[in-house]
Amino acid sequence: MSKRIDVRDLNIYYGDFQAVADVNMVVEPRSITALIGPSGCGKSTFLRTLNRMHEVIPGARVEGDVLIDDQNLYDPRVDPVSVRRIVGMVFQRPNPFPTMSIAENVLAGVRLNNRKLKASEAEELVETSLRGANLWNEVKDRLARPGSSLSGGQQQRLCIARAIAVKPEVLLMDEPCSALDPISTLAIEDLMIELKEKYTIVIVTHNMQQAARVSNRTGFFNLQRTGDPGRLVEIDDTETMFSAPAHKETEDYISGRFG
Ligand SMILES: Nc1ncnc2c1ncn2[C@@H]1O[C@H](COP(=O)(O)OP(=O)(O)OP(=O)(O)O)[C@@H](O)[C@H]1O
Repeated sequence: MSKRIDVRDLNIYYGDFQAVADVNMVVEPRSITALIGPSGCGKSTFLRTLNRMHEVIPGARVEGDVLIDDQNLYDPRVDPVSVRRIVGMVFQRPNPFPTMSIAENVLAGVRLNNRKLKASEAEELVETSLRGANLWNEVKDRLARPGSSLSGGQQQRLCIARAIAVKPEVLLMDEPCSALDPISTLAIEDLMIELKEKYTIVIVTHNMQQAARVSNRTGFFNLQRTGDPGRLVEIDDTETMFSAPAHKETEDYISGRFG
């Protein structure tokens, strides 16, 4: 199920403003890659190009290629909606549909893709997705309650269940724990480590301990000065990045000297 991502010479724009320049990166299947760097260096912008969410903003565009197992997402024949089915996304703030039941929240992405489900299929998918998101035991007796009745950490796991119900190959997570308390954060981190057995995961995080705890590889983005595009300074095994980065600016950032 898991796929390799190969980013080639990617340049990303908002109208005339170039937000990110010249990114080349390979993300291996069944691994977690963390993207770190100071605010405004383009981590979230870059992440959104991996499922063609960037271009939903008027004037936003991308040059370069993103290959997922050799299929270029930016080939004009590729339908962006089908890309978003293969490459799921979880956002910073848990965003379940508040009035929709827990079960219907899990099915929301599948229904958006116009898949008709028999009642028994739907029930099974709700259970496997909630189990996959480590939430089943906490909600199995209240599946008809609204999504908003859950705690923040549970809501985020519900959003992960909704993302995996669509059976994606890749999961993108944009600061998935930044709105959560430390206990919920650890629950999501444990979940990420389980999910990487099946999916290719890319996360943006401001939390360097989190990057060190969960990721196999870490990419450091930086920008020289405001108004310049962000660039990928280096990407390497997380252990190497945190113990012996190749670039001084990476070391300065990791050791808390700026950002
Ligand atoms: N919708 C938008 N329209 C125009 N410019 C944007 C838009 N979204 C982001 N930008 C700009 O693109 C650059 C990169 O922003 P982005 O949010 O990707 O950075 P980031 O590294 O994720 O920051 P943070 O860590 O603060 O979330 C910034 O200069 C930002 O102002």
